[in-house]
Amino acid sequence: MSKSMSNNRIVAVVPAAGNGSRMKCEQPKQYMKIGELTILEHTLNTLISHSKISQVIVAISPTDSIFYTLPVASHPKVIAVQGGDSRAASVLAGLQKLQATDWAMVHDAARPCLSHQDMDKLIDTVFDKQQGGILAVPISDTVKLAYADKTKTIEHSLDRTYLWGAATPQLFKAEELRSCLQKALSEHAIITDEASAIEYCGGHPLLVHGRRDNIKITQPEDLAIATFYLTQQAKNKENV
Ligand SMILES: Nc1ccn([C@@H]2O[C@H](COP(=O)(O)OP(=O)(O)OP(=O)(O)O)[C@@H](O)[C@H]2O)c(=O)n1
Ligand SMILES: C[C@](O)(CO)[C@H](O)COP(=O)(O)O
Repeated sequence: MSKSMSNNRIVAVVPAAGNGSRMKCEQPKQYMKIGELTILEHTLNTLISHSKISQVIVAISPTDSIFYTLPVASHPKVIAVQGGDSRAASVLAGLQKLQATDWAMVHDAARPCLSHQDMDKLIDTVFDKQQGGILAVPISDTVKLAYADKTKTIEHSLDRTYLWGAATPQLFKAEELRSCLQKALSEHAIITDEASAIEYCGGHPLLVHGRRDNIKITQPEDLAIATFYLTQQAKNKENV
């Protein structure tokens, strides 16, 4: 199919059904506040306000009592679905709402510092090459491989030249992603991001160099860093 004939409708899928156990707080971490808004609202607002995103599908937990109290839940672009018992299952639940020819842009609820600049870079690269891809950052630390015996000793250091840390969004043809996720889950493969599912089926997604401020809020100390980045981003927007 020529590029002009292909469907370029992009739907965002946001897994937001986790417990945030590593954050060690009372409510799921996506409902912790940064300023006036919850982490999930920061994330959804960035996706909703991007002109190329036609819909945002949010996978929420069956026990979630907060989502529908948020103003963003009634935004015309937003649809909620019931998430699953793993991130991959939640993404798969969201993908059921997409048309086969859509592009699915999967983005963690827990990454509220995403910028339109990074979204544009991912979309432009993937559409230009007509090949799925992910935002990622080259690893900057020295990387050690530990022995598998839990003694916490180093076997050797890895050459980091070709090592990248995967981030989100990750952008794939909806049907390809759906079938790879389904296969990987049914065969109990370890799938921690969408690219892993595509790789499991033999694909080689593109790596798109993203910004380092697009962090995933995972541990308690990440909240202060995300607060700083969001404050800086708001100041930069004011100065434009
Ligand atoms: N069953 C699950 C598990 C996770 N997620 C989502 O996947 C994203 C990335 O996962 P992670 O940061 O690991 O979140 P949690 O699973 O909530 O955290 P933890 O592993 O610390 O419990 C989060 O936005 C989370 O809400 C999901 O939709 N469904
Ligand atoms: C998808 C992801 O954010 C890429 O870094 C990550 O794999 C999610 O990891 P987790 O195992 O759900 O914390």
